Amino acid sequence: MESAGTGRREDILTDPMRTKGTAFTAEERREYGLLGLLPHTVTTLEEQVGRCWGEVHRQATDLQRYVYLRSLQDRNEHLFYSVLAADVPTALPLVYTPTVAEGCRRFSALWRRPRGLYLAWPDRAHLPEMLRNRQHDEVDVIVVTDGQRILGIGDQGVGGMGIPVGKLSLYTLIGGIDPARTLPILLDVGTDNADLLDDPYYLGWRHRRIDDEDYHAFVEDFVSAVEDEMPDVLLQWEDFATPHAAPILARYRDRLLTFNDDIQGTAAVALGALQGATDVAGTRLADQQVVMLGAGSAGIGVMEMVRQEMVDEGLAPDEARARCWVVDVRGLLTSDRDDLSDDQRAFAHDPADVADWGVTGLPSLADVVEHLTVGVLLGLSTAQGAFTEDIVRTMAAKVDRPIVFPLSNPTSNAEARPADVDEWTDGRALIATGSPFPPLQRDHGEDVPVAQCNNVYIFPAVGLAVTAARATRVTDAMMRAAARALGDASPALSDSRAPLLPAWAQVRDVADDIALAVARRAVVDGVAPQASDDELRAAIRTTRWAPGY
Ligand SMILES: NC(=O)c1ccc[n+]([C@@H]2O[C@H](COP(=O)([O-])OP(=O)(O)OC[C@H]3O[C@@H](n4cnc5c(N)ncnc54)[C@H](O)[C@@H]3O)[C@@H](O)[C@H]2O)c1
Ligand SMILES: O=C(O)C[C@H](O)C(=O)O
Ligand SMILES: [Mg+2]
Repeated sequence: MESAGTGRREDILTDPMRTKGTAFTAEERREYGLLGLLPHTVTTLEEQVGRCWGEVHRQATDLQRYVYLRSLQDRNEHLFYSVLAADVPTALPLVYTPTVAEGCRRFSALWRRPRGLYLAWPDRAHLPEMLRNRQHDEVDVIVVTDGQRILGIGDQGVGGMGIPVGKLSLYTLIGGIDPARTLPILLDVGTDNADLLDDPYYLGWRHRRIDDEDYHAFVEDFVSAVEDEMPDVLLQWEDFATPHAAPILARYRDRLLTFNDDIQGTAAVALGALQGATDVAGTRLADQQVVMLGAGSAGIGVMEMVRQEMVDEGLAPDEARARCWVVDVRGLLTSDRDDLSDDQRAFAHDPADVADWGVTGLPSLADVVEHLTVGVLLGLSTAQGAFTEDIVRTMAAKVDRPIVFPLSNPTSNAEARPADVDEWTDGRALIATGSPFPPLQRDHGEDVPVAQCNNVYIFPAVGLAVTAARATRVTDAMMRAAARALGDASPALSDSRAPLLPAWAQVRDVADDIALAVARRAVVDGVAPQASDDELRAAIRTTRWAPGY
C-alpha cells in the first residue's frame, strides 16, 4: 500500500483504500495518532485473512456471507481482496454468481453504504455534476447497468447495482484493475417489477420504466457526460434487457472504448470452452449442427461468434448459417416469423429447411434434436430444466461426445444440472455451465470439476488489456483473440477428462495470457499505440494492482 499519508487520523483509520485495521504497527499507531483507537495486538495481513475466513464460514447462509464480504470491502479493500485471493473458488460464488442474485433481490433491505453512482432519471439535468461526484477521480473501468435484466431473474430496478459492484470486484481480483480506479454505475430509469414498486422500503425511483424515446435520450446524455468526464475509460454495459442491449452497443462501439459483456464477453467464453470441447470430441465446430436455446442478446451474441468461427474454419457464410439453429420461447427462428429483430433474423431458417419434419407450427427444441444430428447444444434461455432427459438422450444417441452447455444464470435458471446430463449420457457429455455446480462424481472416486463457462473468464482480462495497451476501442477481433487465448488454456487439450476451462486457481495467470492476446490484437487493429510483445507484457505487469499493506 502506498504511504498512509498525512491525513487526519480518522481518515487513515476509516478510508477503505488506506486502512490496515488492526495491522497498523505500533510505530504507525503513534505516527498517525491512532494510539488507543485499536485493540493492543498488532496482527499481520495473513492473520486478518484467516480471521475473516473464519467469520465467512461461521455465517449461516451464503447471503450472509455475501453481506459480510461486501461490508468488509466497504471497510478495508486491501483486506477484502487478500481474502478473496486466498481462496478464489470459494469466494467467487459468494461475491458473484449465484449469490449476487440474492444480493440484488434484497438490495434495498440490505443497504449499508454508498458505493458507485446512482444516476436517476429525475436528476437527469445534473448528469455531469453527478459524474464529478464520483469517489475517485481517475477511472479505468465503469460497469453500468439499468437493472432491467439481472442474470435470469429479470427487472431488479436499483437492486441491479449488485451486478456492477460484483463484476468490478472481479476486474480487480482477476484482472488486477486498481479498485480505486473502478466505478459501478446504476442508471435508475424506474422499474416494471410490481413487487418492488409495492415495497415500502424500495430505494430506487418508484416509477415505471420510462419510454424508449426518453430512455435512449438519457443513455445518450450519460454517454456524452462520460466522454467529457472520463474520455479514456472502458465502459462496460451489463445486464441490459435484450431490446436495448444490442442497439446501445451498435450505437456506441465505434464512438468510445466500450463493450457489452453479456453479448461479447459471453460469446468469447463460450467459444473458448467450445475449443476445448471440440478438441476432446475430435471434431470442429464447422462439422456440427449447433443449437442454441434462447434468442436474447446473450444467445444471439454467442451464435454470431460461433458462425464467424465456422467461416474461419472454411465454411462459406451461408453454409455456416445453415448449421446454426436458434430456438426461443415460441420455437425455432424461421424467416416467416414477424417477431424477430434483425440480429435474430440473421439466424432464421427458411421454413422449407424443416418442411419435411412434419411438424405443425414452429419446431420445438425437441423437434430440432429429433430431426438433426446435433453435436452442440447451448442454453441461454433462462428456462430452468429445458434440456430434458428426452432431449439430451435423443441428442446423445446420435453423437459420441455430445457437447451440452446449460449457460443460464443463476443456478436455478440452468437448462439442466450437470449430474443429470452426465447420467443421461453415461458420462459421454462434455459439459459447461454458467453458474457453479458441484463436481461430477466418478465410480473410481475421482471427482471431475464442471467448467463454469461464465464471462468472468473474459471481462477482467479485457479490462486489463485495454488499460495496459491504452486501447481506444474494443473490436470483434479483440474479443475473438480473448476466446482463442482462453481456449488455448483449456486443460482438456492435454487431458480429455479434465474440465473444459482452467481452474480458478489459475485464472489470474490465464487473464495475463488473454490480456496479452487482446492487447496485441488492439495494436494490429490500430486501436492502440504500437508496442512490442515485451512492451505489452511489461505494461500488463505494471497495470496489475495487488492487495497488500
Ligand atoms: N454464462 C454466462 O456467462 C452468461 C452470460 C450472459 C447471460 N447469461 C444468461 O443468459 C440468460 C439469457 O440472457 P439474455 O439477456 O439473452 O435474456 P433474454 O431474456 O433477453 O433472452 C431469453 C431468451 O430465451 C427465450 N426463452 C425464454 N424462455 C424459454 C423457454 N421456456 N424455452 C425456450 N426459450 C425460452 C426467450 O424467448 C429469449 O429469446 C440469463 O439467464 C443470463 O443469466 C449467462
Ligand atoms: O453475471 C454472470 O454471472 C454472467 C452474465 O453476465 C449473466 O448476466 O448471467
Ligand atoms: Mg450479465
